Amino acid sequence: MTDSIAQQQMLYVRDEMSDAEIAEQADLYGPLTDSVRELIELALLTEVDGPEVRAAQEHLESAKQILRTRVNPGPYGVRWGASGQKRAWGNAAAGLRNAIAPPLVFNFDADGRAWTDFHLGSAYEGPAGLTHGGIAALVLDQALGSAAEAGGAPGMTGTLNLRYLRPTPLGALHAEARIDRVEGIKTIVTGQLSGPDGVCVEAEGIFILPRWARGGDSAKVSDPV
Ligand SMILES: CCCCCCCCCCCCCCCC(=O)SCCNC(=O)CCNC(=O)[C@H](O)C(C)(C)COP(=O)(O)OP(=O)(O)OC[C@H]1O[C@@H](n2cnc3c(N)ncnc32)[C@H](O)[C@@H]1OP(=O)(O)O
Repeated sequence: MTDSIAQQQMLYVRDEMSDAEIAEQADLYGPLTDSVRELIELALLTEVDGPEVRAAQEHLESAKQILRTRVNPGPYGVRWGASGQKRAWGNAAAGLRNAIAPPLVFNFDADGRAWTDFHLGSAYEGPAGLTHGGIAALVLDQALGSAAEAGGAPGMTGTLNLRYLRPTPLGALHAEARIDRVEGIKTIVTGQLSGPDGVCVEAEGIFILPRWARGGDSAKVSDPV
């Protein structure tokens, strides 16, 4: 096993955090993340004048100084509490503590289906007024990967094929995915990203349980929620 794979495995952690402690942390950090997300949008769109910009920046410097007094060296990794509740809070698409995540909040069913209704603001713009194609890929990768996991056949994205059918607007969007079939360690998943006028992007992905998570070592890290 290479060092980088060993390091990656160490970021899948079982800790003994209770559901109540997890809820407390979510109540504490969730609103902080929401504020930072709103700040990203405001930094992009504000039209206040120089003195106000500089004053706001000074406040931000103070906030950063408070937060950096105790910092996890990162990345956040994936953690499971005592009851098996999963926290992928650093996830770039869905992480509760990640302000660059839209965030996506998924519904699941155990047959391997995942779906989410969410909102993309101005920070996700690609072509003028439209969602960036890479962000559409991010959303679909997460939706398809989540469906594979919900169906008990998780994996890393091996292949992701996308077909952009029509421009994806910003604003209210819907993504959904379902397992098409499972072939041993490979899970084939299909999905769609839709806006108010219908399907914008179709996706098909192959999700592969990596070598290190098969067999002996997998019991430590691979139980999906
Ligand atoms: C704890 C459990 C961890 C699992 C994780 C769970 C995550 C649950 C999160 C939920 C939601 C996340 C959703 C976002 C998910 C990402 O963003 S993942 C990040 C992006 N993906 C990556 O970085 C993957 C990088 N690539 C790799 O790590 C490795 O190449 C792979 C894909 C794991 C495969 O490597 P491997 O395990 O050594 O595969 P190998 O044994 O050589 O081949 C196995 C089979 O797969 C086929 N195959 C290999 N590579 C590919 C490929 N790229 N395309 C198609 N087929 C392939 C082989 O042909 C072979 O087929 P058969 O001969 O058996 O028919």
